[in-house]
Amino acid sequence: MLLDIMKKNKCNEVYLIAEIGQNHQGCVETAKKMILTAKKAGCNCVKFQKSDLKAKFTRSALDRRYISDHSWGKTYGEHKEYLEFTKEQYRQLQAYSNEIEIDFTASAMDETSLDFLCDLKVPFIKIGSGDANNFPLLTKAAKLSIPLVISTGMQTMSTVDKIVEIMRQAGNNKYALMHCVSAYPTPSNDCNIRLIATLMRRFPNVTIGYSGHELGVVITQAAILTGARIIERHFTLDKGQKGSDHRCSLDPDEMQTLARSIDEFKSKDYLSISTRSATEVISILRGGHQLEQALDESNANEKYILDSELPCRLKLGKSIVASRNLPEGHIIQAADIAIKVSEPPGIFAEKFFEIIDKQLKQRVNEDEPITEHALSI
Ligand SMILES: CC(=O)N[C@H](C=O)[C@@H](O)[C@H](O)[C@H](O)COP(=O)(O)O
Ligand SMILES: C=C(OP(=O)(O)O)C(=O)O
Repeated sequence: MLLDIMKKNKCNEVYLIAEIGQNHQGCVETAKKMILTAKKAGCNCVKFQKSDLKAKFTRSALDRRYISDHSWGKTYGEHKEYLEFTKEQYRQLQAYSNEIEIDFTASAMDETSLDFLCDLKVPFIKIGSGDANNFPLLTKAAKLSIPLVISTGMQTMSTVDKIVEIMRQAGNNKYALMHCVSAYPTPSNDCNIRLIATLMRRFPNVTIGYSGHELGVVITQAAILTGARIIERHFTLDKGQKGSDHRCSLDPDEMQTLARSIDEFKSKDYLSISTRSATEVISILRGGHQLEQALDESNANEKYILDSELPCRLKLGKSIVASRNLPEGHIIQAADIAIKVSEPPGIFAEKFFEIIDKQLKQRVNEDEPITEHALSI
């Protein structure tokens, strides 16, 4: 189904992804229970998040203290280690998903994890918003034969244009772009659902989807009626649990409501039309202030980083770091730099190719951020 949607062979189908993410609390048995519950709720796919912590984070980012009601460790690294499943555990979860016949995949949070997911032969690989500006990762992923679902949260339209250019240069049309706002939860007035129609017009040959972090299902239903044909929502067994994502997740009843609404839209032939106006969508979904805020047209033609996305961009946005010790005066080459979550951040990842051939006016040690200050003018 997913490939048919990506190739636009089917416009009246919606592929529903339950983003288990890290809502499994680091427990494989809980993860299996969530997989079965997502299947029963009517989801097409369950998705996890695969990280190789040293490939994704600098030492400084792993060592930063993580004081939060949602932390499983004194440092961010301890927290992430607690939540990270092993490759063997991934193989167990994939086998279980295959056994109960629901698609299984994950986000590749770094190049090491991309290679691992490739080896697992998952039906598609997710590129999360945090890596939408990670052009080396996208360039590598674009050359794979595995379809990609690429989220665009906490990014600008120029970065989205660059993603599409990378995929075009790779001759890859087996991908989808997901409208997304990286705020947990996303306020209704920041959802900007009409941007889905803008993306559809800007990239007519690309399947557009929606990865939502708002509360409830009605805004996601509006995204579907506006044209989104791949939907991702975080999934939880209990919203009250410890963990950053539970509050903006859908519980089993909500996920079932969303899945059933997709069936209802299909039965009423609502999906044979590729997109609908905000007025039509509000009428079909019987209005409401939350919906009207989410469908407001005022910011529908441009995509920029929202204030509500800044906490996530600071915590999980990727920037440029030295991949080895670089002396003062060094002329930067691609092999000298890497893209990671760094604390403090360096130059944001989307500038990766722009700083090549620039000269360092100060030494930068391996795994340290490369800042504007370190570059000669
Ligand atoms: C941008 C991105 O990757 N966001 C992910 C997907 O939406 C989230 O699941 C984060 O991994 C999660 O919110 C991190 O929470 P903490 O910092 O408590 O581990
Ligand atoms: C961050 C992720 O997704 P999104 O950007 O769609 O929230 C992810 O899939 O890991």
